[in-house]
Amino acid sequence: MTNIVLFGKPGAGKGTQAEFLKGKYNLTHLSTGDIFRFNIKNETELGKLAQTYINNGGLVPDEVTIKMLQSEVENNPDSAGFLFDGFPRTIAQAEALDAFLATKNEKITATVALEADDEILVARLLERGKTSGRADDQDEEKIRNRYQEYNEKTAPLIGFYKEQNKFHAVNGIGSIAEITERLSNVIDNL
Ligand SMILES: Nc1ncnc2c1ncn2[C@@H]1O[C@H](COP(=O)(O)OP(=O)(O)O)[C@@H](O)[C@H]1O
Repeated sequence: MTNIVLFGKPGAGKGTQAEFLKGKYNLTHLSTGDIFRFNIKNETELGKLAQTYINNGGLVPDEVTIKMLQSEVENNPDSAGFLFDGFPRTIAQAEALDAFLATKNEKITATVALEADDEILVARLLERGKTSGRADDQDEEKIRNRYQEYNEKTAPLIGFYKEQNKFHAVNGIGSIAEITERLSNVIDNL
């Protein structure tokens, strides 16, 4: 099984690239952001719980997110591998993911990060907010909050995966196709 974590700040292009990579490598794409948004739209219990955190640019509590992610993996027993997008976002999530995969004799193969400058990304998110309908993309203060959450809670994962020799970064600025190629070069050489 190949299990890839697609890593990057809000707006780095994870969802866009995941669309290409999942087909190319036959991976099951699990986007925690998409799953939360689906649940919010359908007004499920999970959606109601996650909504306030998401709309304010905060993170959904680990306990909720980890449980949800595990059930998504369990729901895909025949998968040839997973592409995790937006997960893990905290050290606790990363540790829970390792422990969970270990129970299946599986592990994370690699983490691939899309790198881009904060100011470029904030501008991208505000632009996306004009059409995405996402409340968390429309307000600069909420966007700044997401970067603060990233810096405090998610950035420490870089060290976590570097220690395991699993961290690979690519330049996230360029055309979509160029970036897919950079990511593919990393994945092909794993
Ligand atoms: N792993 C996670 N842990 C906690 N909250 C999450 C996680 N993944 C997504 N969320 C919530 O969903 C929001 C949107 O996620 P996503 O679409 O991945 O955002 P982005 O475009 O910022 O990368 C996050 O700001 C957060 O509130």
